[in-house]
Amino acid sequence: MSLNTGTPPILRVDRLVKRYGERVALAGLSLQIPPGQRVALLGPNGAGKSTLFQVLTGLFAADEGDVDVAGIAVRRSPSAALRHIGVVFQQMSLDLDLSVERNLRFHADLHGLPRSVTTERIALGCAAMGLGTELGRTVRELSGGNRRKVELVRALLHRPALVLMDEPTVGLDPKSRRDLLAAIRADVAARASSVLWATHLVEEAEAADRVVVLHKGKLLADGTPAEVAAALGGTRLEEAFIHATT
Ligand SMILES: Nc1ncnc2c1ncn2[C@@H]1O[C@H](COP(=O)(O)OP(=O)(O)OP(=O)(O)O)[C@@H](O)[C@H]1O
Repeated sequence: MSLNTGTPPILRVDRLVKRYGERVALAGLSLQIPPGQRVALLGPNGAGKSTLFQVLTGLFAADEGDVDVAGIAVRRSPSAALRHIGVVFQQMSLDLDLSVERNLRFHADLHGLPRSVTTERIALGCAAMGLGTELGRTVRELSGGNRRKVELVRALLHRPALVLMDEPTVGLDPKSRRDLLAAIRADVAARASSVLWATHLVEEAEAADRVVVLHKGKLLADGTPAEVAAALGGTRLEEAFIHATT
């Protein structure tokens, strides 16, 4: 594949298996992501995207296989590996009754960031997302779009090597969706962070550096959007994806 940069991967997923009873959600999945790559994880409902995120973030243990983040084995040293991950979950996970700033400071404290660094990063991150005037408001008072933006500022606050986002643009209007994607693009350009981002939306996947298609817990295709469309037997990614997964 043309995207192999030859640098050590930030994320290495090796033959991952996760079962729920008889149901196999991840069926021996392997995947590597080098620094500085924005990877869309495209899959239909039930493909295993959320399960993969839950294993990557240590919420569930895999039945088989291994995950390394920045060279650290999640199975052996989960908290050390997690320090290198920033997450935007599918469900909102901010404290509704705390202010935006308190939510962000709480996260910074968990990561042991010095106060002055935290203050600067919160100011920069919130300004970049158009949240500069929202710092003192409780999350409950914010629109859904602004809550998502706060979650992204939080995910980036400790400058993680790997950013995981589980359908982060669901429910966002086009402008908020564009802002969120632009903020991620800027972070990757500035720090060579790596992003793995689950989506159902083919148009979003088309804007990624690389698309991995997950179907029934396995990788169906992996490459640039054009390579993946061709591998799935089409010229347009959307048609090829629908054809291959239904
Ligand atoms: N807690 C659970 N118990 C039993 N089966 C589960 C559980 N969570 C997920 N599954 C099953 O595992 C498979 C993968 O589900 P998962 O939620 O990871 O897919 P997904 O790609 O995130 O789907 P969606 O796009 O609908 O969120 C599905 O068959 C699902 O029914």
